[in-house]
Amino acid sequence: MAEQHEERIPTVIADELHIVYRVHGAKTGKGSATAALSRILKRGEERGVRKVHAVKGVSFVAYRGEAIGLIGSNGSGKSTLLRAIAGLLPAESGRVYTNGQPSLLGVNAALMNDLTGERNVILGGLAMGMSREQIKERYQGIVDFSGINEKGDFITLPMRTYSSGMAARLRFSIAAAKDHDVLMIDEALATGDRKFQIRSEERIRELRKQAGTVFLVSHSNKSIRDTCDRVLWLERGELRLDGPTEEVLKEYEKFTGK
Ligand SMILES: Nc1ncnc2c1ncn2[C@@H]1O[C@H](COP(=O)(O)OP(=O)(O)OP(=O)(O)O)[C@@H](O)[C@H]1O
Repeated sequence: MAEQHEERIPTVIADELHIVYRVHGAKTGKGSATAALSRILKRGEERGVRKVHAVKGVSFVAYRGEAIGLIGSNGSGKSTLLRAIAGLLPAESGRVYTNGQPSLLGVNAALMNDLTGERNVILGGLAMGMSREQIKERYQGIVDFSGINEKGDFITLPMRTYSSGMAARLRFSIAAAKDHDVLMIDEALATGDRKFQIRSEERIRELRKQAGTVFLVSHSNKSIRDTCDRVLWLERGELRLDGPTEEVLKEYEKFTGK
């Protein structure tokens, strides 16, 4: 094969991936003790187990340096696909191969509500595999990036006193402080205010330059346009389109009537 450009390095390969959730007790409905008992007695017959086929035969290859948007209607399988790439959900059939450690924003940095923002920055950093030294070096940067302290000394208060937007900003800031092989962001940008969104979009562009791959799930076509050069469009668990952002969004906007 003649090589014209620099070599493209695959980071994530999904090969005919199927993900099925099993919901136990979905048919028996009632929450009474007798209903629970009868469920236990019926166990093994797979009675009352409903299957939700959330991802259906999805295949794609993601490369280093790409920022890939995941779009689609509610319940189309975007979050499920990300969780499967992160290794949090088993495949029913097919496979996901990853080169490097995928980090799903908000899961790897498992933050604790009763601890202060300060403690969470340290724990979140450790959970992502940063050393204490690295965390110390980057601590102020993380706090500044999150903007948590812009309206007072909130970083020394427990996380439960934060608004959902503030908590999401802190999670993003912790996750973004590390260079990732594969960083997956689920709707994170939608929660912050516009100023924070612009900052995070900038950071996503930087992360891409550092040769990682970024996946972004968003219902904001603007965020997708501003950050991604490629888009996967899922609908009812199937991959409808995979291509350059503008091409896919044009079709998606026709579909949604926007
Ligand atoms: N824990 C679960 N157990 C059973 N079914 C689930 C579970 N999580 C999601 N599903 C189902 O899987 C399908 C895909 O859901 P998913 O959350 O991946 O969609 P999504 O595209 O991320 O949606 P949204 O845009 O609303 O966030 C839906 O039908 C949903 O009901």
